[in-house]
Amino acid sequence: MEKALTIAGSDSGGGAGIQADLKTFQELKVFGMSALTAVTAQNTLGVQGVFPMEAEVVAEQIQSVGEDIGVDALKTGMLFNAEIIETVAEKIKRFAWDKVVVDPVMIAKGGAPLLQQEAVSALKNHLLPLCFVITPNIPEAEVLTRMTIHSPDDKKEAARRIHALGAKNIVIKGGHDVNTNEAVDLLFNGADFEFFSVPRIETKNTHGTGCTFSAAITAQLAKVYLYMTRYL
Ligand SMILES: Nc1ncnc2c1ncn2[C@@H]1O[C@H](COP(=O)(O)OP(=O)(O)OP(=O)(O)O)[C@@H](O)[C@H]1O
Ligand SMILES: Cc1ncc(COP(=O)(O)O)c(N)n1
Repeated sequence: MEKALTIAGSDSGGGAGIQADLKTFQELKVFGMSALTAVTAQNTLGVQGVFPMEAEVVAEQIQSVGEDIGVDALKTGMLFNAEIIETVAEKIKRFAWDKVVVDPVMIAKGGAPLLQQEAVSALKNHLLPLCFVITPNIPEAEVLTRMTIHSPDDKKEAARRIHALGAKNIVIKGGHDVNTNEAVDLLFNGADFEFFSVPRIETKNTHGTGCTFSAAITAQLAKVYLYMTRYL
């Protein structure tokens, strides 16, 4: 069975974070493992508390899993601060993992910060160059590129800028684009653009959609051979 690791925060409500990732791994039939970066107290009303782990605690979890069980693909979610980001980047390099999915979680849907503002440059400098796929939502893509995104052309320009930061494949997710009756994601692999659209589901229950999405990509990446991923 292929093995997938999530390096992310715990959501006590079970809709996002580590919990969403492990459920998704299970659904897609890969063996799920986790390295916890933070414990959050959350429910359907919002985030009541954020308790980050020491970077050393994150490092040890990754080390234990990496040196014994093995990792076919991994994703990162909530990383909270620059020290944790740098620790995660070091471990990815140390184990030479290449099927790396970065979900650049910044702010919870309810508005609570899940990444310190000063950690954005650490994310750009240390993690983006190591990732095979990055999956920002529109506000996250705006922060990473320092531009505003209103149109499909803006999404393309943002994807080009994120590619220039070192990410190999970029998916800008359309969940936040509430002015359209479709949810439109854009994939850019450095050469070609592809839009994926589905009719927008009218619901407020979208907590954890991005976590689930990036976990699904990670699970599927865990199952493919590297020579295939090179040409994706
Ligand atoms: N209402 C919706 N109907 C259909 N698809 C949706 C809807 N909302 C989001 N999606 C899809 O779900 C995936 C996740 O996108 P989204 O933009 O919601 O991520 P996100 O904001 O990072 O999520 P979160 O922060 O809640 O984890 C994308 O493929 C997006 O197109
Ligand atoms: C631990 C953790 N990770 C990620 C999210 C983002 O999900 P959302 O934007 O739906 O709140 C979250 N709320 N909590």
